[in-house]
Amino acid sequence: MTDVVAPELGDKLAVAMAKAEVLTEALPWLAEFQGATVVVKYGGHAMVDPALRRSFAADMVFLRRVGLRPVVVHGGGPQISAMLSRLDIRSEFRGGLRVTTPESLDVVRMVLVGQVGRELVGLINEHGPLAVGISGEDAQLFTAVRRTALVDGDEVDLGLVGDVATVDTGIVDDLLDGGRIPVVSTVAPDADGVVHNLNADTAASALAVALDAQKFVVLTDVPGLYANWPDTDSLISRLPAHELATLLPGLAAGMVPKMEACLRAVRGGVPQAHVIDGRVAHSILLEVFTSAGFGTMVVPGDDNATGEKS
Ligand SMILES: Nc1ncnc2c1ncn2[C@@H]1O[C@H](COP(=O)(O)OP(=O)(O)O)[C@@H](O)[C@H]1O
Ligand SMILES: CC(=O)N[C@@H](CCC(=O)OP(=O)(O)O)C(=O)O
Repeated sequence: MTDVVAPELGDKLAVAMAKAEVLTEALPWLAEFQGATVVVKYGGHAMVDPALRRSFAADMVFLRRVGLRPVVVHGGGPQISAMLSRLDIRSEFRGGLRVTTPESLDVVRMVLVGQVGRELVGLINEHGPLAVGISGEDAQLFTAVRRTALVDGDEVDLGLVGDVATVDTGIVDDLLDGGRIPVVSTVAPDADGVVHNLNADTAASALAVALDAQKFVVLTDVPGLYANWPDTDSLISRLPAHELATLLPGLAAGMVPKMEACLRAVRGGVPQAHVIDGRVAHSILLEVFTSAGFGTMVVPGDDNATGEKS
């Protein structure tokens, strides 16, 4: 084909054709996910670079503009830890969850709702009036129930840490129907109105299930799940739920809430849950719109159901 155009255009033409190929490869996936609700959990470790935060925001706008319904649930663990240490407040993690005192809960809420959530909303809204920030406290989105952690077989009290007890998707549905991009911070009141700190992976998967999402995507700071962490040759690209359930007890702390969340999502009816590398710009677009996919995909069973990438 290069022969029929001016030869000096050869290299430029090859680049242009490669770009066109990427666009056409997206075509079946654009059809597949038209109107699909996609819950995207944006982890605190994936948002440490300002340029990446900007490209993440642009990706959410891209998804919305091409007809998907993205819902962002953000974390902010490192950002909370930084603020706690600035304020000279001690904090520790047990079983991958932050032990949360009333004093640290104030900081968790301030950082998630007032800082991390606000910044993401601002970055998305540079593209138009799209993002609306909400927390689990808004319109009864979540209620929390206090939870403990299992550490070396013992139940450990975590203070004001909750699991999701109920989800009322009304506010998120309204925003999505209005063409907006909800940006959710994961604090929520219990039945007595006492606000609790929810792990963002856990809350995001509960929301994905309640929304009947077609995809649940977790952005973090590794390429996906490694079978033998930290052996980087052991990256898993596709994982049926029953195999994940077998792997879970042997996983190290950081990955536990994430993989439990993926399992909860697919067992709750979400057809695909993904863990992808948020340090790679536009990784979510590569996951959604290319045939090879990206990162680790958890699927309900072993059967190759419609829409799965293998
Ligand atoms: N089997 C595993 N595969 C991949 N990463 C793992 C595994 N086990 C532990 N990890 C750790 O989990 C981390 C991700 O969890 P976390 O730090 O909580 O991220 P986030 O802030 O995105 O929620 C990775 O950076 C890695 O160090
Ligand atoms: C109970 C609990 O541990 N809550 C988390 C909430 C933020 C979070 O989950 O942030 P990442 O997704 O960045 O890890 C915390 O306090 O750090």
